[in-house]
Amino acid sequence: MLAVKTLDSIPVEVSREAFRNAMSVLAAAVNVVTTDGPAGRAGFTATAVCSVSDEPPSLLVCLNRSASVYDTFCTNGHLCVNTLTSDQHALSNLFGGKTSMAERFATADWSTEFTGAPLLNDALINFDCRIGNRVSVGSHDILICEIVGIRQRESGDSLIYFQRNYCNAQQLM
Ligand SMILES: NC(=O)c1ccc[n+]([C@@H]2O[C@H](COP(=O)([O-])OP(=O)(O)OC[C@H]3O[C@@H](n4cnc5c(N)ncnc54)[C@H](O)[C@@H]3O)[C@@H](O)[C@H]2O)c1
Ligand SMILES: Cc1cc2c(cc1C)N(C[C@H](O)[C@H](O)[C@H](O)COP(=O)(O)O)c1[nH]c(=O)[nH]c(=O)c1N2
Repeated sequence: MLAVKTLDSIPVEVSREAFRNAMSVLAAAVNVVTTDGPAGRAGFTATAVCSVSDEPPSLLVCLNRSASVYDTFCTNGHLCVNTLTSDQHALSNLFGGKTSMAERFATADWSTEFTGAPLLNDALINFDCRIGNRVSVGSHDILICEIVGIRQRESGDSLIYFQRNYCNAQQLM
């Protein structure tokens, strides 16, 4: 008789190091995710962003619950995903490091559209979103967001994070 191995019988042996090394080769666009509202202004760098559905237009953002910005995003209830251009790696480092919120926002120009979340004026794309559902998985919350406005530049190359370094999309081709 054929033995069927269920998932439950497979020992989980994936170390954090193996996981991160594997994830480091998934090339990803770099985004600065921002919010503003009753809980104040905040922003962080995120590569864990992806398309969910075109009806309703939605995307997801994975946010570590231990990030200093976590409560601010949950209370404000909306956010903007600002996808960076290939020359904006300094902004990625600012929003990804342990810098104050004032420092993070000081070096770029911002505007607002529908939700009040800050739109980065020089971004490749701005996705203005309402946060719908939040799903907790391990250390992160998956923020499932309904897109209420899109502003997109006509041209420009996107900043890519690959093997723990920045490059641009043209270099990958
Ligand atoms: N999804 C995330 O939360 C995420 C993604 C990228 C980088 N970072 C953070 O940025 C810093 C530098 O990262 P790095 O790429 O130079 O090296 P790294 O070895 O920490 O990460 C390698 C890859 O693993 C994934 N990753 C890292 N931390 C994660 C986490 N806590 N949860 C889920 N996936 C994670 C990402 O895809 C990342 O590119 C670290 O502090 C890292 O935690 C976090
Ligand atoms: C390239 C890159 C990509 C990501 C990150 C960092 C960097 C450099 N960080 C980490 C996140 O930006 C960082 O934890 C916060 O900005 C730190 O905030 P506090 O210091 O807690 O305010 C991050 N965090 C997260 O919750 N989800 C994500 O997708 C990513 N992606």
